[in-house]
Amino acid sequence: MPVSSDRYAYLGPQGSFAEAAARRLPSLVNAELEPHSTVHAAIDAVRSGDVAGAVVPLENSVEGSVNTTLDELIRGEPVLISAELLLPVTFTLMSRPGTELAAVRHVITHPVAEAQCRTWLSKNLPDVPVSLGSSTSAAAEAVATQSASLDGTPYDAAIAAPIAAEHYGLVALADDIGDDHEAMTRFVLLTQAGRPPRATGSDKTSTVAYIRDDHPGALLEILEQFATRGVNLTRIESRPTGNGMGRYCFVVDFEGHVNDARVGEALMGLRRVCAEVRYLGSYPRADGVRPPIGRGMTNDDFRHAAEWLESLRNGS
Ligand SMILES: O=C(O)C(=O)Cc1ccccc1
Repeated sequence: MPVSSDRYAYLGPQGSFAEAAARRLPSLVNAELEPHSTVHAAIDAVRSGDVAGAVVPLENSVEGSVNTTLDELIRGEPVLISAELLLPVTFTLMSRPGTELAAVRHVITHPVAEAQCRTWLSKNLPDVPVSLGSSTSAAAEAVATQSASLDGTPYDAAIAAPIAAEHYGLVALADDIGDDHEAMTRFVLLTQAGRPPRATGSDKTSTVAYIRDDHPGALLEILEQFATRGVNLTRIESRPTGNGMGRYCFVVDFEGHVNDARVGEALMGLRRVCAEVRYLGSYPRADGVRPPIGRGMTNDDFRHAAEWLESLRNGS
């Protein structure tokens, strides 16, 4: 489907960390942003061409991958990672005006926030149930509207971004309650599958690799493709394929752009040894790091080697 708009989706409602990430992405400064209630809905709006892109959380420095997003990338209709952004995240416990901490009976938040506030929760609200919602701002909204949980008790506090309190007329009961005060979340901008943004010299590429016929050394074969071309991995993670017990694929992120010769060679090697490889995109690195390129691994080195081979074949 062709893209027919300059609107971008984010995991909403308003006041989510995803909205903060979208507002910080340089390529979205003049874009119209629209909230979607789930990661799936935001990404589907990209697939159908309703929006030009979607900003969703992918990875957290404490909790690891956001599996709902990762599984969309692995199993859903293909989309492309076009940009990434690292957002520092701080969590606030918030409630309706007049509610004291001692009166909190039911907390609601997003699973990533719950995982990062466990120490504070176990110390300060040890017996209080924590329900999980689709986003931190949806949790704040549920508290503001006095929504009831499945057991009928209303949610009376949410863990969300400080800005969510302003949006939903809530007040902070405790600030900065995360276990790690330096926690970061990696957000990605997803666009329709197609040509990746141009190489900048500080890029990353993401792929999903499926082993061909389970056998000893299958993972080593995958890793070799990168090692022998001097391509440094930034993340590798296994996820179930969704097709039977014990069947896993590998999500592999690495330094470089698909247009870099060493990355192209590594991708071709990967394609030869794997049953299937899904290309998830090449995009500028959020940390701006320009990694050194190993000896014999520059674009010129690969070009000279190809010219040399051609001369052997031509007998010139
Ligand atoms: O729920 C949100 O606001 C999100 O954007 C997802 C999330 C939740 C917790 C930490 C980082 C991102």
